[in-house]
Amino acid sequence: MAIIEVRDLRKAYGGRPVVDGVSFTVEEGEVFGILGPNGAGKTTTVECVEGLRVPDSGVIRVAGLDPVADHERVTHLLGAQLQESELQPKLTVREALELYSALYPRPVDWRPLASRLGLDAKLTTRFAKLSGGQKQRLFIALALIGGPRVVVLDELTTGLDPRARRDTWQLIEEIRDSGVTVLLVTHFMEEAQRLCDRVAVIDEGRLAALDTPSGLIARSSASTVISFTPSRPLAEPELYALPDVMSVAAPGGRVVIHGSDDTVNAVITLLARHRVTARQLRVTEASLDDAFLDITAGQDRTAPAQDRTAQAQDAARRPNAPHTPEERV
Ligand SMILES: Nc1ncnc2c1ncn2[C@@H]1O[C@H](COP(=O)(O)OP(=O)(O)OP(=O)(O)O)[C@@H](O)[C@H]1O
Repeated sequence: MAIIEVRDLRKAYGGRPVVDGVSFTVEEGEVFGILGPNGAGKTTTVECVEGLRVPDSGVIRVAGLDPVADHERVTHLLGAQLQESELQPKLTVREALELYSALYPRPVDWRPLASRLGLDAKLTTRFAKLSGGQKQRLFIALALIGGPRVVVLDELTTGLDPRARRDTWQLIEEIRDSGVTVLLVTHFMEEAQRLCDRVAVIDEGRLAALDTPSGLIARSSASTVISFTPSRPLAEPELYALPDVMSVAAPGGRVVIHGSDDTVNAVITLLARHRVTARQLRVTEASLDDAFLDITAGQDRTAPAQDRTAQAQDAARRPNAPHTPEERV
């Protein structure tokens, strides 16, 4: 059953569309990822789902409710990750947990939640003194405290070291295993590949692709990576002439070809024809990174300065949870 429905969502700033007809559904219990280059419209999309921004047009339903018209009820079933600026630096972990529990009609007991998130020893520590990973764990706890059916996590692991990031991934898996639906905005392909059941790629405000991570890889034009060290150099044009070849590189004499399964057979035939031996021949599936670059063509759409000002105004409008929708801009 779909718990989130987004149909033909549109939102423009100053006449410039930043979300331009995006549609997707999120099934209850799945981890649904939203990927896209900088400025693609990911945060705008999820903040419309949260009811923090008012769409110009389109339909959004969260468990059948309109996030703007039914804002309070949506707030109770959707847990949103706070931004760092939204928590008082002097609040202790315990105070934050108690404060946010008081905001919900049926909060979960924060003690086992804090314990599950490894915050037991930090209850008397002020927010400002927590490490990046501890702050993220507190944000997860606060997002879960209302007992939500859906939790929205926007770039949760940005800035964390690899260990803290992996610990956070494990927590997200536990949240999913407890039956909560996760809407995850991320820039990390490894994160999306490991955690997400399905991924929507948003590019320039439009849905560029929607599939499972392995489906996206299989659909990408360079789904297979073939690498080997030839016993003597091969002519690059000959390699490029093989079927489905997307790229050829030879760093340090090791040939790396992005292509398809058909390319593998053709490479082997070519090597045999030239009586070239391939040392350490490896054939691997391309990564989600490769598929993402293929889908989005690797453009950077970092916003112009005037947009950032408007973005800051929007952020200033973002109140502490439970939230109220923004005014139409
Ligand atoms: N309140 C606002 N007023 C004007 N422009 C805005 C506002 N909020 C966002 N934008 C612009 O809309 C575009 C999409 O922004 P959004 O934050 O949704 O992108 P994103 O995909 O989440 O980007 P990133 O990955 O960099 O966080 C950007 O160009 C951004 O500058």
